[in-house]
Formats: sequence, structure tokens, C-alpha cells
Amino acid sequence: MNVILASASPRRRELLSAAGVNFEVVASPAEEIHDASVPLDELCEKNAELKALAVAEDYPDSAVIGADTLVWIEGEPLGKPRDLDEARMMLRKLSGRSHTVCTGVCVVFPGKTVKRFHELTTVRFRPLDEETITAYFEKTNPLDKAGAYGIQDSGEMIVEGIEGAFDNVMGLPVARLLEVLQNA
Ligand SMILES: Cc1cn([C@H]2C[C@H](O)[C@@H](COP(=O)(O)OP(=O)(O)OP(=O)(O)O)O2)c(=O)[nH]c1=O
Repeated sequence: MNVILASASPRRRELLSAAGVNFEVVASPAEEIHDASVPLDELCEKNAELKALAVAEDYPDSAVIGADTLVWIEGEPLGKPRDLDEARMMLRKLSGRSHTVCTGVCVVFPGKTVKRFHELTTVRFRPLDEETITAYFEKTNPLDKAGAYGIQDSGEMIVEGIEGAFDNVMGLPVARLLEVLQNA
């Protein structure tokens, strides 16, 4: 079965390649929803589905994978920051506390069968002072990442510990995705 990753994210590409899956990449034109009144798990899965369905229209004979990662703190979803000021505000908010990272995944199979799931990881941040945030932004670009951080990019500067899967924080819970692809 031909597999398409409907994502522009280099991290998702890396993770799926490392799992030994052969796939093509087609970035999805879908617009994400960021509506705090929708429950986190539903929001991640819905966005993943919108991304996958938009590409599946043009590739009806392939299995099309969409994914969406949101950082959730105190009932508020954090997407990607608009600029460095907002990125700094996000890290201040995450400083010294735990938050939830939810990645929703949707696979649209030929015949339009849709499989959706999500995975949650708890991430505990170190207390961050302004100097650490500045130093961290010199190491990584926060603007293309939900919550303004990348656990895979000098994550030890800011993260104290996690409960759950690391790859889920990076943007793709691969083990569960492989099960879905294999059981198709
Ligand atoms: C929290 C966190 C997010 N991220 C990234 C994963 C995603 O690429 C991004 C969240 O944005 P998404 O909207 O989920 O994905 P995207 O816009 O990058 O790609 P596409 O919609 O085309 O699939 O944040 C990390 O790389 N590391 C992290 O620790």
C-alpha cells in the first residue's frame, strides 16, 4: 500500500523514516482549528483528520497520514508562536510546571476508511529564568514548534522529565501508528 505523510514537519518525516516505513511527503493545505472550547484529544484528532482528508482527496488510492501536536496548559492550547515575544511568553508560562502534549493522528485509507487516535505525554519543565530562555532560543528556532520548544533540540536545558513517549512530544507516536498501518 502506498503511504503518504501529509505533513511539512521535518520531525515527523525523520520519525517515520526511522521506523522503516516507505512513504511520500505531501504537505497538507488544511487550516488547523485552535478552539479552546473543544476538548484537547478531540481537537488534536480533528486537526489531524482535516490535514489527512485534504491530501486524501488527491490521493484516493493511498493511506494518508495526518498529525497535529498541541501543548496544553491549564485548559489553554498552545500552538506555534507568532513571533519571539509570544515564544518567550509561552516558555514563561511553561516554566517550573508540568503540561500535557497531545499528538492526534489520523490515517485515511483507500475507500475513505478513517482511523484516528491520540497519545498524551506529560512534560515537566525546569524553572526557567530570562537568561536561560534567551540562551535556549539561540540553540533552537521556537517559531515552528507548538509551545515554542523542541524537546529534541537541547531539550535538557528546559525539560526536567517526561511521562510517556518522547516521539509523541516530537510530533508522531510511531509505535501506535505502525499498529494502525499494519492492521489495515
Ligand atoms: C512540543 C514540540 C513540538 N514540536 C513540533 C512538532 C510539530 O512539527 C510542531 C507542531 O505543529 P503542527 O501544527 O502539529 O505540525 P506542523 O505545522 O509542523 O506540520 P504539519 O501540519 O504540516 O504536519 O511542533 C517539536 O518538534 N518538538 C516539541 O517538543
